[in-house]
Amino acid sequence: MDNPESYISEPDPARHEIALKTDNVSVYYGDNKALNDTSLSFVRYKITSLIGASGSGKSTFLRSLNRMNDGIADVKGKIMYRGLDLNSSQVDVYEVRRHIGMVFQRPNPFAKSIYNNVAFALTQRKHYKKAELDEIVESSLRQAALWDQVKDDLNKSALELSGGQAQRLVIARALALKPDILLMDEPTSALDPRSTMQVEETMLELKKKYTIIIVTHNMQQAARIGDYTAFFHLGNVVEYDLTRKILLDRK
Ligand SMILES: Nc1ncnc2c1ncn2[C@@H]1O[C@H](COP(=O)(O)OP(=O)(O)OP(=O)(O)O)[C@@H](O)[C@H]1O
Repeated sequence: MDNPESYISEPDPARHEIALKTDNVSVYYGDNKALNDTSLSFVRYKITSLIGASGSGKSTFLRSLNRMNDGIADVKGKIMYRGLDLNSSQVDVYEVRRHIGMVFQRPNPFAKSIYNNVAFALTQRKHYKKAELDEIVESSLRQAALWDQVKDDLNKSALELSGGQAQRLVIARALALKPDILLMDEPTSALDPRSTMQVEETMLELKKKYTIIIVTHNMQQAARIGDYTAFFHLGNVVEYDLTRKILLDRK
């Protein structure tokens, strides 16, 4: 896997706070090197889109950022977050995933009530008073733009929600852990256009408080919502800069 000529713009740390930075991250599935020495800086409170052809390594890279490749692939290099290398074996993986949440392609609500979907991960590690949980469930659902639609049905099964609602529930579930960064792997590709727009609007609201990194196949989506875009090709990042420079050819 040769590293073709690449154009990687390094965001200026004097002007932008860097939320997460990878340093020569390579990923191997057995002998197959799926990602080659990827170094990218993600700017805080921005949406960065990862685009490129199928098999170019976008999801492999995204999953490495919060250790979702543990036990599946061998990840080399550093993933720097608040001065800590998240790729180190000493790091508590649960804590990594609490700070860096993940939303997948297919909405995957648990077969539980809407309320318990959001509260579940919280209650696994710590005891919360009912009032505290109620508050977190409400604020998470509000941020995911779902509260008004479900506030009278919190005990209803989450499996009865529409695709777009279920995806926003999964976003609320991730937000309940009070993450800093949200990773999204094609979060709208299983949704109809209307639900896609709702999730995109939610993402644009969320970036006021969270840093978002999204894998998308949809160039229009990257152009609509991505502040920055990284273009993957055969396991290499070949372009990375402001979206308007990469996709819209504007200065
Ligand atoms: N679990 C796995 N085991 C072995 N190889 C894998 C695994 N997941 C991905 N790969 C390989 O790694 C390479 C990159 O795949 P990856 O899914 O990261 O690409 P992608 O750009 O996200 O593609 P897509 O857009 O189709 O999801 C491919 O060659 C793929 O076959």
